[in-house]
Order: sequence, then structure tokens, then C-alpha cells
Amino acid sequence: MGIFIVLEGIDGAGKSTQAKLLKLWLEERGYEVVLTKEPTDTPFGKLIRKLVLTGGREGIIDGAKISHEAEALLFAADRAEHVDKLIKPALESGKVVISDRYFYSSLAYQWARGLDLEWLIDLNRFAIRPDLVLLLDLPVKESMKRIRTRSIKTEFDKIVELQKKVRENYLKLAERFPEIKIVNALEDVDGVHRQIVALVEALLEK
Ligand SMILES: Nc1ncnc2c1ncn2[C@@H]1O[C@H](COP(=O)(O)OP(=O)(O)OP(=O)(O)O)[C@@H](O)[C@H]1O
Ligand SMILES: Cc1cn([C@H]2C[C@H](O)[C@@H](COP(=O)(O)O)O2)c(=O)[nH]c1=O
Repeated sequence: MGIFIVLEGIDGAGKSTQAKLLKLWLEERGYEVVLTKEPTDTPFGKLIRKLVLTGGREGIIDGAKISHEAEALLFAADRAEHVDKLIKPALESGKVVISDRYFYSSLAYQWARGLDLEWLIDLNRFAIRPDLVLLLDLPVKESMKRIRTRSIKTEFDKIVELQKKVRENYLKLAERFPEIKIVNALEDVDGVHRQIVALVEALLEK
């Protein structure tokens, strides 16, 4: 069996930057790595971008065209395909899978939207548990500085409020799911990478 690593965190925490660096680091050490993300690029992922993440980041505040329950079900459907078609086969062939977001995103974000956490956990019970979840944690103010240009001004306050709830939720989830390890994402890119490498080395030595 391969190794399954997930990166999580609020928008703009640095997940995709670190996912790419981790992939290179592992490849230099001879591992075969599949880098993937959620929402995926499959038809379900495209549907999510059309119905949920409408109009870019600002769309997920008020612009969702469907209920939050339907939204959670779509993310779960996308994930079911992701697990079945990509994650499981890659792990079975001994590869390292790095996923930029996974079911913890549904727990943190859809819970922040007012859905019941236990319902969300049940809905995602099919999703195989990763070996390691790297939670890139940083204050919302800092993440907003990093991605400020992406959102329109009128939605900015609402986005900040949502992201604050999401950050709190992630930290609560870290107390419940032992595979979640907190990384201080306030450090510069190299500093964050070094923290991640230390956690991955500990996993590889197990
Ligand atoms: N440690 C860091 N310090 C400062 N800037 C950073 C750091 N890491 C990433 N960035 C910059 O912050 C921005 C967001 O980074 P990135 O796209 O990796 O985040 P993300 O968590 O994948 O975002 P999203 O969830 O919104 O897709 C990019 O412009 C990136 O270059
Ligand atoms: C998987 C997943 C994602 N989301 C949210 C989180 C982000 O705001 C967007 C995805 O944007 P990215 O730039 O591609 O990271 O979708 C969510 O609410 N629930 C989920 O399960």
C-alpha cells in the first residue's frame, strides 16, 4: 500500500504551493507521487464549480444556486469518484498520493455553513482515512492579504467571517482526528516546507 497525505487549510493558506514542494521532495527520494485536489477536474468537480463556487470566491458567500445540503452531497459525490478512480488505485500500486483538500474541507466549510457535523462525518464515512493531514494554519488576516485580489470588495467582510469560522472548525477537527497535524503557515514558504518535511519524515520512519 502507498502513502496518503492531505493538505488542508483556509483559502490562501499555501496548500497548493506546499503540495508541489512536497511532491518534488518525495520524488527526489525515489517515491512515485500523484498530486491531486478537490474539487476535482472530473464532471462532478466541474458541476461544483458551476453550481457552488459560482463567480469565483465571492460566489460561495451568497451566490450558491443550491442548498447547503445539496452542496455537501455534491462535494461527497465528487470525492466518491476521486477515491474510487484515482486515490485507491494509486495507493494500491504503491504510490504516494498528495491531495490538496479532502473530506476535512467538507467538515470545516459545510459545518461553517450551518450543517450538522455528525451528518457530514457520516456522509463522508466512505472516504478512506489518510496517513497524514497537514493543516496549514494561519490567521485569516494574513491569508486574505495573500489572496486579496481574488475577491470583490463588497463581499470581503462576509468572506473574512466565513474563513474565521472555517479556521476555528479546522482547529476543533484537529482535536478529534489524530491524523491531523498543525503546521504554522505564517512562516515563509521555506519555513513551512521544513515543518512539513519533518512531519513526513516521521511518517516515513514509522
Ligand atoms: N508561506 C507563504 N508566505 C507568503 N505567501 C505565500 C506563502 N505560501 C503561499 N503564498 C502565496 O499565497 C498565495 C496563495 O497560496 P496558495 O495558492 O498556495 O494557497 P492555497 O491554500 O492553495 O489557496 P486556495 O485554497 O485558495 O486555492 C499565492 O500567491 C502564494 O504564492
Ligand atoms: C473540497 C471542498 C472544498 N470546499 C471549498 C473550499 C474552497 O473555498 C473551495 C475550493 O477552492 P480551491 O481554490 O480549489 O481550494 O471550495 C468546500 O466548501 N467543501 C469541500 O468539500
